[in-house]
Amino acid sequence: MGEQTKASARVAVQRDGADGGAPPVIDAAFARWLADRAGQELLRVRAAMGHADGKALKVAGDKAAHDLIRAELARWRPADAVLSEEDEHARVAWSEGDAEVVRPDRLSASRVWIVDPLDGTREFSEEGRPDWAVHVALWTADSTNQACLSAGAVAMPAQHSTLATDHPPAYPPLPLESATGGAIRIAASRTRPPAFVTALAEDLGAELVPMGSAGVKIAAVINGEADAYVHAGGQYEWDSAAPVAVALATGLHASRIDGSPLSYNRADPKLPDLVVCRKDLAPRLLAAISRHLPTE
Ligand SMILES: Nc1ncnc2c1ncn2[C@@H]1O[C@H](COP(=O)(O)O)[C@@H](OP(=O)(O)O)[C@H]1O
Ligand SMILES: [Mg+2]
Repeated sequence: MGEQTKASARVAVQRDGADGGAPPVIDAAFARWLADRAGQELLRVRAAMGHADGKALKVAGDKAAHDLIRAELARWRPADAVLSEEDEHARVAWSEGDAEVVRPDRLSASRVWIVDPLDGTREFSEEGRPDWAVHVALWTADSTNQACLSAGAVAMPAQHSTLATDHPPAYPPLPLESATGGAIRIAASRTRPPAFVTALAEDLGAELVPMGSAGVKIAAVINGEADAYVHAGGQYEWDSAAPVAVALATGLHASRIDGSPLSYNRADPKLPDLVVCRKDLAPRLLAAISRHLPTE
C-alpha cells in the first residue's frame, strides 16, 4: 500500500463509527444513533443468552449496553461528562467535604450525557416482554427548557421503535372521552406503583395500565396509548431524563408530582417522582394527586 493510500485508510478508520458509518453531528440525532446501537446490542445479548438465567441476562445486558455507550461517548463526545446508571458512583450524592467520594466532573461541566443503558431491566430478562428501553439524554447548562434537557432518545428495540428529539413525534388526536373529563388511562409501574395510585385512579375514574420501564410508559403517553404516567416512591435522573426530553419536545406536561419543575444533573441524582401527561390534563391530574399524597 502506498503512503497516500495508507493515510487515507487511516482517516477512513478515524471517521467511521464501529458499525461502519460516522454518527450524526447534531446532538439529538447522535442520541438516537447511540440509543439504537445499544438497543441492537441488547437484542443480540438477549438472543445469544436466552432467558434460562434471568439474573445473568440482566447483568450482561446492563454491562453490554453501558460499555457500548461509554465507549462511543468517549470516542465521539470526549469533552462531555457522563452520568450513567451503571457507573460505580452513580447513586452517590456528592456534597462538599465528602472525603471518600470524588467530586464528579459533571457538576462543573456544561454538557452532561444522562444515560440509562437498560431501563426496565426486569422486563428485559422476561421472555417475550417488549417493555424495556435504552435512554440517552443530553443535559446542557444553557438549554432553553427548564429541565435543561437539550436532546434525548428512547430506543425500544423489542417494539422496533425509537423516539427522539430530532424528530419529536406528533401527538395523536385526543380521545373525546378523556378530553371532556371522562375515563383516562394512567400508566404506572407493574412492580412498584406509587402507594396512592389505586385510590388516585378510583378518584379520577381512570384505568390503570401497568407496564415496565419509565421510558416505555412515557412513550405510551407520547403515542397516545396512555393519557398520563404517574410515579412516586423512588427513581433516579437516568430513569426519566431521556423520555422527559422527548415529552417536553412533543409539548407534553412533565413535572414532579407536586407540580414543581423537574431538574437534572444535581449533586444527588435521586428524582423519586414525576408525572407526564397531556397539558390539558395536568391541572386535573395534579389536583387529584395532591388529594392523595400523605400529609406530614
Ligand atoms: N421505588 C423505586 N426506587 C428506585 N428505582 C425505582 C423505583 N421504582 C422504579 N424504579 C426504577 O425506575 C425504572 C422503571 O421502573 P418500572 O419499570 O417499575 O416502572 C426502573 O429502572 P431500571 O430498570 O433501569 O432499574 C426501576 O428500577
Ligand atoms: Mg432505569
